[in-house]
Amino acid sequence: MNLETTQSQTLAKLTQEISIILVGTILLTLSAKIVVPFYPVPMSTQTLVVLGLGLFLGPVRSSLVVVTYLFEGLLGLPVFAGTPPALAGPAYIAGPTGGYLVGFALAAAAAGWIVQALQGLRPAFRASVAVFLGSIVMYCAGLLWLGGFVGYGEKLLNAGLYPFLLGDLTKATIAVVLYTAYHNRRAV
Ligand SMILES: O=C(O)CCCC[C@@H]1SC[C@@H]2NC(=O)N[C@@H]21
Repeated sequence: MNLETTQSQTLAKLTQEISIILVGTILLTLSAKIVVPFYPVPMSTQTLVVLGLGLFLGPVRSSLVVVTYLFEGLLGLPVFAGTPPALAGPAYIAGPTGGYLVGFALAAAAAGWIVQALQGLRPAFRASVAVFLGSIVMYCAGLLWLGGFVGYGEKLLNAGLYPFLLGDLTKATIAVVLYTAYHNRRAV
């Protein structure tokens, strides 16, 4: 293999990786726009995409997608659930939902790592454990930060956890079903 072939293969691989990351951020942005504007924490479909990214892309690529997404928001692009009406930028990320946003990166990484670490077990089982633990990681980050705004205790759970449990369970189940269907199809 000559130098030119190696260089063009590296370039093709890099282009593919960048495309995957950009498509991931577009999906995440779209999922932020399917939103019910609760205050201070909106209901959205972001967790479906975050967990799906973790399952399908693994820990490194999925967390890179989320970090790129956060960077887009930091630059002022309206990629978040509350933008508009709020303005994206550092102040938005430092706001009430900032913990969930950072938690998205941790959840994607955790779900991706767990689903890979359980390789060899049934896809449905691996994915279920991964989305469950990934969601816990995301909620820990989200609630810890949100508590700084609404206070800790019952008020925090009413604002940041209880209204979302059923919806997030449904979204996590969809991510598991998609992952399982994909793997079962590949196994045929
Ligand atoms: O401002 C953002 O873009 C992030 C919104 C975070 C919403 C959280 S994620 C977990 C929980 N489930 C939801 O549907 N909404 C909250």
